[in-house]
Amino acid sequence: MSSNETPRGPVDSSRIPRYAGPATFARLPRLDEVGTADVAVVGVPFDSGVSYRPGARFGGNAIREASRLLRPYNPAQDASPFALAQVADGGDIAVNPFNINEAVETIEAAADDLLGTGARLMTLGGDHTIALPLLRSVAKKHGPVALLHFDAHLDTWDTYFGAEYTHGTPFRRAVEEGILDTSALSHVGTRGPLYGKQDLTDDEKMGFGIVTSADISRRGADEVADQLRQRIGDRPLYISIDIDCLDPAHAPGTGTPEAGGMTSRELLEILRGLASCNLVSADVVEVAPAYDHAEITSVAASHTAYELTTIMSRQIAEARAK
Ligand SMILES: N=C(N)NCCCC(=O)O
Ligand SMILES: [Zn+2]
Ligand SMILES: [Zn+2]
Repeated sequence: MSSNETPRGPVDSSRIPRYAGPATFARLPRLDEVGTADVAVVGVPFDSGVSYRPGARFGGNAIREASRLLRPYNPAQDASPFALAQVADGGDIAVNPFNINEAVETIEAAADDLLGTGARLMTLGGDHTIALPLLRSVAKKHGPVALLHFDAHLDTWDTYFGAEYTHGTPFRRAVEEGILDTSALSHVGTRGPLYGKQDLTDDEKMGFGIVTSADISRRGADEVADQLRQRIGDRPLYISIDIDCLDPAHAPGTGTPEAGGMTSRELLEILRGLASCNLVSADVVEVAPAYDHAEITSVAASHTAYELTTIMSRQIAEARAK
């Protein structure tokens, strides 16, 4: 059962300064303080699946720190997300950094527990490897899900150094496992050099459509969101956001940056255009604070997670009102 209690909401910033006290996401209560939540924000400090710069294991806490400045009313979606639903910070899923297979199992089991309480998940990564166990868990509950994947990269490659579970391979594994609804899969923000043209052929065969970062600048966020919304329809939707979908100017703090990306404004606008979709869970991954400057990346990631939690909270409130 989801929480039926009045949402606790964030600490009041007019009484306790934002920079005081421990950093939960948006200064929300901890999950153990409220019992159950409609939306559980959880960190997954795991980056043993990266192919280049490490450091995303520190991403979740950097996003929490940057989220101190979020305010309770979201004018872009005309909603107070933390009053509409109980949103709480479930802390981190503690995973083994030395054993990727074990880490993937631990994440899936922890996600099963949280989804089993009736909560939707807003996960803060971590590298992109973590999307696979999260999708497995979501698919157990909802069946194969539609996927919107915001990323510079395809992440549908096969293996790296023979390893199946890496941050470049989660979505190929997910397609192989039949946990994605292959009639509604899209990459958004794709760009940059590939290993070969075959990467695109393979990706298309798996069922993915691609909206490149250049498409977004040519067509605009609204048109792109309309097109994605039509493709998704009312299917259960999982949104996975690799922060490197943003241009390195908007997200320098990440492990595999690629020039020519979308702006943070475009990302937020596309998400707002998806507000009517049935968003069952989401992740924001690949924030590597050691390469960040002035919290540019973690602020962008915190606002991204804020839009996603707003979408979920509004849907929870609407479903309750019916
Ligand atoms: N998922 C992220 N961020 N990057 C994947 C890049 C894989 C590669 O090195 O080719
Ligand atoms: Zn990426
Ligand atoms: Zn990725």
